[in-house]
Order: sequence, then structure tokens, then C-alpha cells
Amino acid sequence: MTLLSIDDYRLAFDGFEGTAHVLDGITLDVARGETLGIVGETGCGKSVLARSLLRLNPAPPARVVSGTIRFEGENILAMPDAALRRLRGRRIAMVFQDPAAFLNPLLNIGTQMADVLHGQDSAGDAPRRSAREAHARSATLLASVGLPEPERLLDARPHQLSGGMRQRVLIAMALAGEPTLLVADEPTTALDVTVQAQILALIAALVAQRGLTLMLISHDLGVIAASCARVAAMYAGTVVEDAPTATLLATPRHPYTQGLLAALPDLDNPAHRPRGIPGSIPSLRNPPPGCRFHPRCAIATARCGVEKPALRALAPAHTVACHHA
Ligand SMILES: Nc1ncnc2c1ncn2[C@@H]1O[C@H](COP(=O)(O)OP(=O)(O)OP(=O)(O)O)[C@@H](O)[C@H]1O
Repeated sequence: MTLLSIDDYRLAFDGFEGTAHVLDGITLDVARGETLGIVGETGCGKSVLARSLLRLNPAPPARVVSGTIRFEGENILAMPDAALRRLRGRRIAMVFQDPAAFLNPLLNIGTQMADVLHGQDSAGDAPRRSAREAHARSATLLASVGLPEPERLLDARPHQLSGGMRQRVLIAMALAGEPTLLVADEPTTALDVTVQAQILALIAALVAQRGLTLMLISHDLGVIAASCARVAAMYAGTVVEDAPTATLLATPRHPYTQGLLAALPDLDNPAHRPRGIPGSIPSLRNPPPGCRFHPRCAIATARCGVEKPALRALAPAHTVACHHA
């Protein structure tokens, strides 16, 4: 069953130097229980898309140009404020790249977790839970993300925790409202490699235990391959390819996705030399007409500079936006 349905969603940012057309007709359906990775180079709009699910892009400068984002059938873009407050944390929860930025250095973890729980009580029109209840629930949540001695942690300040522990605390906070969809935006990018693997394993375990739907955003295809059954590749504000992860890795069909894969080192074949994609990402204030990838594409024709390719199915569950794929 479809949980999230994004249809022809366009978002622009208006600025003094012109309008940046950041998301250009995103169409994406996510089924309940699916694990979807969104991959793409920096600046392609992954975070803006993630933030759109909770209407967190500041407007202005953000402006919705067209489209709908439906969650359980309701259009998030038209949701009244009270419904939006219930959506945030209770139906869709988010984890971001830099856990330190979301924790107040002056307050202990217990106070901050209680704030999250009380915020959810008021958004859901539930009676405010007592300090004792909030404390007990916080300790349970910290234990559920694999943090040892949760009681002691509740008294700690953020700087007393490692980066990996802080990210676990943020994940515990994200779970507090028992969301249906967890959106994780580069959740491991700020962490060192061994800790990265532990956090990805934790997310995978939570998804399995709680039947969560996951949207994992990363510039790193390896991170997504380890965690997601399906992947959508984004380029300059559009989804260019959407496929089961194994299919996309084995037989990428869009020239951009092929380029992304060619840029990865191949551990099984040391003779393989990773090749970057020639050219650079386009200006979103003045994006190329037609297919936004065409100036960097080896197989582009005149049509590609004029006509934007729609996503079309090459196989069941495998869609590509390319005239020539
Ligand atoms: N509040 C804002 N005002 C103006 N432009 C913005 C704003 N937020 C994002 N943008 C622009 O939207 C574009 C996409 O940014 P976004 O952060 O989504 O990229 P990304 O793919 O997530 O990359 P990264 O991995 O670096 O975060 C960028 O050009 C960025 O400058």
C-alpha cells in the first residue's frame, strides 16, 4: 500500500539574484514498509526534498511551484498547522547529519528528551505526561537504540557523549512519537567509518523490529546499498532512475547513474580506475533546458536539449528518465 506519494513536485527558492529551480517535477511513490535510498551529488536537492516532507523549508524564500505530497492520502502541502504538528515526529520523523546541531549543549539529555515527549503530548492533544513518566520513557528509548546505562546518560550533557552516541540519542528522539516513516538525511556522514557502520546497522535493526518505512538520503551509494532495497538517483532536482538496489547496481540504465557507479572504487577489481563524471552540476538558477543532465551526457542528442524526458518503465519497478536509455 502506498504510504507516501509525491507527484510532479516543484520547489523554487526566490532570491535577489533570481529564482533557483531546485526541485523540478519529483514523482515518487513509497510503499509502507519499503526502504528507499535517495542518492545524488551534493546540491541535487536531496535535503530540500526530505525537508519538504515536513514542510521545513523556510517559505519564503521557498515557494511550491506545483505538485502534491500525499502521506496516507493527505496532501502535506495543504495541511493545516495543527495537523502538521501531529505529522512531525508522530507520523514522519527525521534524523539529520550533524547530531550536535540538534542538541542544546547546556541541557542534559533527559531534559531534552522530556521536551520532545511533552511537545508530542501537546501536538497530539494528549494529557501531558509527568516528569517521572517522561524519565522512564526516555530511558526505555535510549536502551532501544543500544545505549548502555540509559539512566546515567539522561543526566549527561551532549559534550560528554561521542558523535555516534549523540546520533543514537537523536534516533531515540525520532522514535519517541512512534513514527511510520523515518527519514534519515546523511545520518552517518559526520561519523568515522566504524561508527557509520554501527549506526547503519542500528537503523536497519529498528526498521525490521518496528516495521518502519525508511527514506535514507546519502551521496554515498555504498551506504544506500547496505541499507535499502530500492534506490532513486537524483540529478539537479529530478529523479533520473528508480529501481531495486540490486538492479540499479548491476544494470544502471541512466547515463548519470552509470557515471555514479563508474566513480566508485571496485574492491574486487583493483585494476578498475574510478572515473568521475565530466563537467559539473548545473546552476539551478539557470538550469539547462530539456534534460538537465544533457550537457554532461555522452549519448545526448538534439532532442535532449529541448525535451525533458519523463520517467518511463523499462521493467517492472525500474523507471528511467532518459530518451535514449
Ligand atoms: N533555504 C534555502 N534558500 C535558498 N536556497 C536553498 C535553501 N536550501 C537549499 N537551497 C538550495 O537548494 C539546492 C539543493 O540543496 P540540498 O541541500 O537539498 O542539496 P543536497 O543534495 O541535499 O546536498 P548536500 O548533500 O550537500 O546537502 C542547493 O542549490 C541549495 O543552495
